[in-house]
Amino acid sequence: MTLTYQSSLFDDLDADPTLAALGRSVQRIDLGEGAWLDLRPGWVENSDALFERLAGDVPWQADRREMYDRIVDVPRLVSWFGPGSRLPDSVLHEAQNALNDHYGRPPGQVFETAGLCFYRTGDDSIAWHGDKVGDAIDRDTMVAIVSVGAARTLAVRSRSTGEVRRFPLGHGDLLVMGGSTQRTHEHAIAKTKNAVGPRISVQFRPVWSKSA
Ligand SMILES: O=C(O)CCC(=O)C(=O)O
Ligand SMILES: [Fe+2]
Repeated sequence: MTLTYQSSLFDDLDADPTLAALGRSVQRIDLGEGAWLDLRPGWVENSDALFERLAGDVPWQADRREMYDRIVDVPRLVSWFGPGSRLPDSVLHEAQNALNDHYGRPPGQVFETAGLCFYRTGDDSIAWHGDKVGDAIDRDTMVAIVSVGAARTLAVRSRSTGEVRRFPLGHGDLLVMGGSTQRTHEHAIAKTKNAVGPRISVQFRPVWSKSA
């Protein structure tokens, strides 16, 4: 894959990525209707190295989806790691553990899987959706997103009022969607005509069994 990535001035590609603290540095945003977001900018330090490793080492897949009467390319590359999988970088295991420690492993909301998305250019995107596993999601849950590479904006829209709020996600930032967010709101990463470099996001999710 030939993608040029403008690394930040301060990161050292030979330095291992590390995690800063969570704790009080996490900012809670109340979206109403039982939905909330937590933001922790700059959680992953030396995230240039993480970007480079994920870009090179992850078995990226180009998915195709049926849409109306056509089969279309999904506008991003993806990769998914189920419970107990070895993740493509040890800092991702540390991140999953740190998130579980921070949130205290509430029943049914223990982070166990990692989904990865690769947005190659501003043409790559994800349309409005609420995350769903299985048939339905009818209770509160959390989805934690770690973003590396170019900054892209995650938009969050209330299903009832249509109100949209936008959260720019930069290199090494953490955003956690919690409470009712997947039911009462949708989220999306819009395409952009701005010249943006590639971005990789890692989404940590619980396993949503119906009985949990
Ligand atoms: O890339 C992101 O930050 C969001 C990805 C997402 O919403 C998803 O994969 O469900
Ligand atoms: Fe999502």
